[in-house]
Amino acid sequence: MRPRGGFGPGPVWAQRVRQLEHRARTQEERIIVLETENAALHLKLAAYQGWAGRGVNEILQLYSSHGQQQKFQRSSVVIYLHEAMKSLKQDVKSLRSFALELSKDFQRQYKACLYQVLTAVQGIQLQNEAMQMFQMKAFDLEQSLQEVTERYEREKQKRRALHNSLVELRGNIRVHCRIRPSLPFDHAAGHTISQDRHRNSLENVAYAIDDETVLVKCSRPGHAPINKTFQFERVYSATESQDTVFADVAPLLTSLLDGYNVCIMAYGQTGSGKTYTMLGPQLEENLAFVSEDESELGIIPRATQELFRLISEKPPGSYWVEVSVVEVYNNEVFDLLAKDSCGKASGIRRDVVTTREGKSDVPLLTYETVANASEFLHLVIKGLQLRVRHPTLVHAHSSRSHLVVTLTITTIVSGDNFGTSWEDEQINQRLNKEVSCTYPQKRDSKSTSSSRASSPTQLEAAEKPKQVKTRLQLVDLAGSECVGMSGVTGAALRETSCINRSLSALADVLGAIAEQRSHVPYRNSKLTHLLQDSVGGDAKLLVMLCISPSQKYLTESMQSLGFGTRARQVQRGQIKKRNLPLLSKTK
Ligand SMILES: Nc1ncnc2c1ncn2[C@@H]1O[C@H](COP(=O)(O)OP(=O)(O)OP(=O)(O)O)[C@@H](O)[C@H]1O
Repeated sequence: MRPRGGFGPGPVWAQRVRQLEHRARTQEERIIVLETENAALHLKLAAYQGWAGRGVNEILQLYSSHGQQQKFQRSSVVIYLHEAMKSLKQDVKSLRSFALELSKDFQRQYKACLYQVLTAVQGIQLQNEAMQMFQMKAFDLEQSLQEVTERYEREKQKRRALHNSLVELRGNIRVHCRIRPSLPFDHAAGHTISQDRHRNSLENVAYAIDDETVLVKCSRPGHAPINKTFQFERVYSATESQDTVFADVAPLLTSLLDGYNVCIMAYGQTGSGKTYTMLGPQLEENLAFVSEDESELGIIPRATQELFRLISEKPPGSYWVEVSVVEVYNNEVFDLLAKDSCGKASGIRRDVVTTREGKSDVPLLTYETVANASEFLHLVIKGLQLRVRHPTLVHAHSSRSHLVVTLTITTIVSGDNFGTSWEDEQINQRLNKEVSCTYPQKRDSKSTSSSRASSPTQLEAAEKPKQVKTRLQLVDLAGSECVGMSGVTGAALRETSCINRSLSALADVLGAIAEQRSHVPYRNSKLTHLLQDSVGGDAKLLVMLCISPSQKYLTESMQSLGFGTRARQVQRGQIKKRNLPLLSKTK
């Protein structure tokens, strides 16, 4: 194209045209590119539209199926709910009627209970009132029971004191009876009895029914039933301790220092507890009786302790104590404190003689002076180690001899204080003749009765101090027994028959005294000869009967109880007292 006007086509125009043509081509190329891109975008759009259409379809489909599903579910839940509602309504209805019933029932029961509670409350009130009345009555009764018990105890004490005085006036022998507990060795069957008899034999047949009565009750096939009571001054049950037993013995020790001779003698069958009662439990190893446990100690160690305690309350040097230990074995008397030529304790045989005054004496018997209870115990243990023991069928440490421990208490009495009765004169004469008159601090600790007899007499002048002797004899007799029960043979059989003979001699002596016969057969056995002065009336005599409770020992127990009963009946006349000054520390 050419420009309008007077100007021909010049190079500028051509340039310009070329530029415009170039721009037009560039624009065209650009349009083509854009058109291509547009076409591609159209294609993409179409593809997206296709996808979107399909998506919408799917959504529509899903939507419609979801709608259908919801419709379906809604209709089944509704039915289910409807059904549930119906049953719930039913349940509620029945619950309501049940609750109604319950509440009616509750009300009925409540009323009944209320009624019962009211009646019970009334009853309790009545009972409370009655109880208060009973309590008042019980209190009154308790008080009067206490008063009665106290009166009973006072009366019993009075009765006992009167009885003791009567016993003393008549010179009766006091008899206490101790029933020991059942012990393991009671259960060991002897070879002579069947199992059945063994079982029966373990039953207890002896009981303490009160503190003065023993009951023996037993019925055995083939034997007449036994139901017998025995009365003694004191009866100890199996549970009563060594303390209790000694408490009743202790007053005799005061009597001893008041001038009476005293003899305490344990009697009973083998294994019935004589040694336990007199000495205490024995130790297996050395057969000594000393127990670690003081509460287990028997009468002998306790009596010595008490005696030295009483002496300690007197002026120093006014009393001294000598001890002798003797055993009677196979009807022979052995001095258990004697020493042989080598100075070894060996148990030397001694004789028993009757003095011109009619008293029994053991010449050459060893007396040791003791200053306290432990020196005494030391000597007694030494003596006991020589004492004869053997196992029997009843128990392992049966004492086969009678043991007599004698404590002689010498009191220094000034001439003024000394008694002037004929009795006392007799005693003085005897004492002056027999007794060594050296004072305790000058005395040898050991002497014999013969050496005492030959000692220089310092009491010739009437005004010089004199000596009065009292004697405490403590006797642990060997066990009375049936030969069959002890199961012994040979030499042991001789021992047993010697024991039985000496014990029956003792019973004969008691029988003769009880019957006041002119002749009392003291000399029939060494035991009775030795104990003549104690048994025959010169001493306060306490027999401690020891009893095993079981049926196995029935015969022996009945025999011992019979012995005790006879001993109680013996009347020897009033026991003589040596006149002693009333010594006290304040004097
Ligand atoms: N009261 C008691 N309490 C506990 N044990 C006891 C009692 N009495 C006795 N015993 C025991 O019974 C056994 C036999 O007692 P003990 O040796 O005293 O009898 P015994 O009568 O002296 O016999 P024996 O005459 O054969 O020497 C011992 O082991 C002893 O410890």
